[in-house]
Amino acid sequence: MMGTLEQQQLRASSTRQQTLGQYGSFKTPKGTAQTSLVDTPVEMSLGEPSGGSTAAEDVRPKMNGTLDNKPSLNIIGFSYVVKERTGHWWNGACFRSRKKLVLNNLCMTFETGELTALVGTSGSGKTSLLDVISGRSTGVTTGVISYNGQQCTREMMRQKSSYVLQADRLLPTLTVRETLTYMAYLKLPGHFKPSDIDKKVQSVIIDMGLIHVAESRIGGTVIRGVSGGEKRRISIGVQLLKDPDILLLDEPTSGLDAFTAHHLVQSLADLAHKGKLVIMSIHQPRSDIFRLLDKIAILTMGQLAFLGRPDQMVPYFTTIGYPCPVNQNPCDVYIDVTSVDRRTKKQEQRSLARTRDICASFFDSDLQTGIIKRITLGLSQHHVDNVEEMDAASNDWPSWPRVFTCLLNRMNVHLKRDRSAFLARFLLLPFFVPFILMFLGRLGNNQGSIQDRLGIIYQSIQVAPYVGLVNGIAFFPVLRDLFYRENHDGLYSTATFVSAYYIHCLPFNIISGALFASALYWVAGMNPNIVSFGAFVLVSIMLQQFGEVMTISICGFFRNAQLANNTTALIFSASGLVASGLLRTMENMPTILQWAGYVAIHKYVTEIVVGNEFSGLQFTCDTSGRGQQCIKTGAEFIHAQYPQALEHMTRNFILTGAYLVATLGLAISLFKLRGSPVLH
Ligand SMILES: Nc1ncnc2c1ncn2[C@@H]1O[C@H](COP(=O)(O)OP(=O)(O)OP(=O)(O)O)[C@@H](O)[C@H]1O
Repeated sequence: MMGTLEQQQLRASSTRQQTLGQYGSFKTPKGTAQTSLVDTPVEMSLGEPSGGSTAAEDVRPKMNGTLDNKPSLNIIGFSYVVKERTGHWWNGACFRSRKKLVLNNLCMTFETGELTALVGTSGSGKTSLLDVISGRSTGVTTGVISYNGQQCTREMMRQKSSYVLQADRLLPTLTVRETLTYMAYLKLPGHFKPSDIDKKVQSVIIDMGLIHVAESRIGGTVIRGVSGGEKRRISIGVQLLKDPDILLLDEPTSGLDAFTAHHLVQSLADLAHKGKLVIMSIHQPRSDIFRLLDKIAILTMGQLAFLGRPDQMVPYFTTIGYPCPVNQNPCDVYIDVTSVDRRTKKQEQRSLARTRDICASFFDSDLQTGIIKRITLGLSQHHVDNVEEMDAASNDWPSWPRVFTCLLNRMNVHLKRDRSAFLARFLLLPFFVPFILMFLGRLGNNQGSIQDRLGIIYQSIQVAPYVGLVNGIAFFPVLRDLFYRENHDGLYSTATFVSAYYIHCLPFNIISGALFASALYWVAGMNPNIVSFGAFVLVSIMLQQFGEVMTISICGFFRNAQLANNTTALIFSASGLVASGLLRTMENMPTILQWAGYVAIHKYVTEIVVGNEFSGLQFTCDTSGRGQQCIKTGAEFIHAQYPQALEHMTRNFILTGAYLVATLGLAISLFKLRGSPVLH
């Protein structure tokens, strides 16, 4: 048996050497035998792919089942190394990392018209392979990935491929049709008219078998919507809108029952046979799914243990000494054979040695040689210079106004559908009015009312940004997650998303700020001057908008919503305490806090509100016998406490407006600074 295997390996090696000579040298897995994937040097040099090989003709009959002369995706000598943080953060994990070889010297080819499944145990590198193909890798890569003879770039893959992530990221409030329609507006070229978009959406709904749920809400954890399998179909449908040449799917069947999983994979096989290149990762395909596959790749420890047609699997593994027991699913058997058993040291060593041998055998096999010949042939046949086509394709995006309007509409519909959230947006701030009034009552004109007025002012300038914070934390994170995903797909920029959110929340903040200010102002009996009232309304609106935009800025920096919440609350409290001068006069504060007060919005809004509230008021003197100084007019109070409030009124309004613009800039900058995480 071994003699035969060795002869085969020798024959395969010499054939491959001839073919690979054109690309460079590969190191065999046997040569780099290792007990762990950590810190393994990647030894490889790549030359320019050149012309075809006559040997490739031998391969064609072996690879039948593929569509000849169709574009193929080739992975040549590809390795992927990531930095893995070690230890806990308190031990400096942020600064200490080690290299981890996630994909090791892969050489694979995928053909248009085929459905390929990547299988292997958990951690074998399936998702990482899809990540690098789609241009989402976060580590260092070596080797070449080419499509249709051209080396793949991020922009090219963005144009040519679509990636269905493991988790469905959909807005639960939208219907299936709305979800697909908004995505179509974001993805399809600007020349698509609304009627074209409707047609496209309808055809995807039909193709994905979603017609019976087209008008149903997607639903989430609280409100029940479409089923898990239907959600997966929607996610796939979203990616099919732009008619990608390559469709990548990470665990599309995870969490689905056997029947739904079978139907889903059947749909993917149909898509592939209609002329798409489909690659999916899957944990343990059942035998009915196994039969639907055109090709199967088994990965283990980032290396290739097998790549070929399903009917080649059993004969191949039998020749290397692993026959498939009768009545067993070959896929289950060979995934088990290529798994590393880490239960005990002995079992780990034994299984590691076995998997290394299997990978080395595949590297030396006729199958691998055939793949390399196929790649060589593909490169020579499809090496077309379609740069112009790519340039044209890169302009194939919708216009900015269309994207902006679509995002705005989607945010509004999402919010409107959630009745309690929608009402809360209008009423949360006005709800504070009864509580403030319960404590402070109706204002009079005696000396005590001066303190009460200051109390109302303090409450209003603190509560408005706080409600902005609460709204931001409630509505923003789900939209942010969607943004991270869509931004990675290149659908729109950070500035577009943040500006759309800014405009989306503005009308709500205008209405609820005006309701709050009007109710509080007239019921509490504040200064009955109409200009003062207008200024109070304006300040309440601006503060609520400031609070919400500041919150989303912090959410751009801290991905943890709880942390963002606490940080923003701290900023607002500190700003109100230090800069308003309502709890402690500025002169009595340490110099550093006095300076800090100048950068806080509360300094300027307090001056506006105090100036407006006290100007023109008369107070009665009823403090005789208590030794307090009597303040007879509002002007006297302003002069004593906020001497420049009236003089700086216009300047303070301009500065408050500038804060609103600056927070928008801050939000965009913090999002850009932090970048979008790669979601899975
Ligand atoms: N950015 C990264 N940082 C650290 N480790 C990583 C990174 N990317 C991948 N890995 C590691 O590489 C290995 C392969 O991960 P990958 O997610 O590709 O496996 P998988 O086969 O898709 O597993 P599963 O089936 O469980 O999803 C894992 O051990 C993983 O921890």
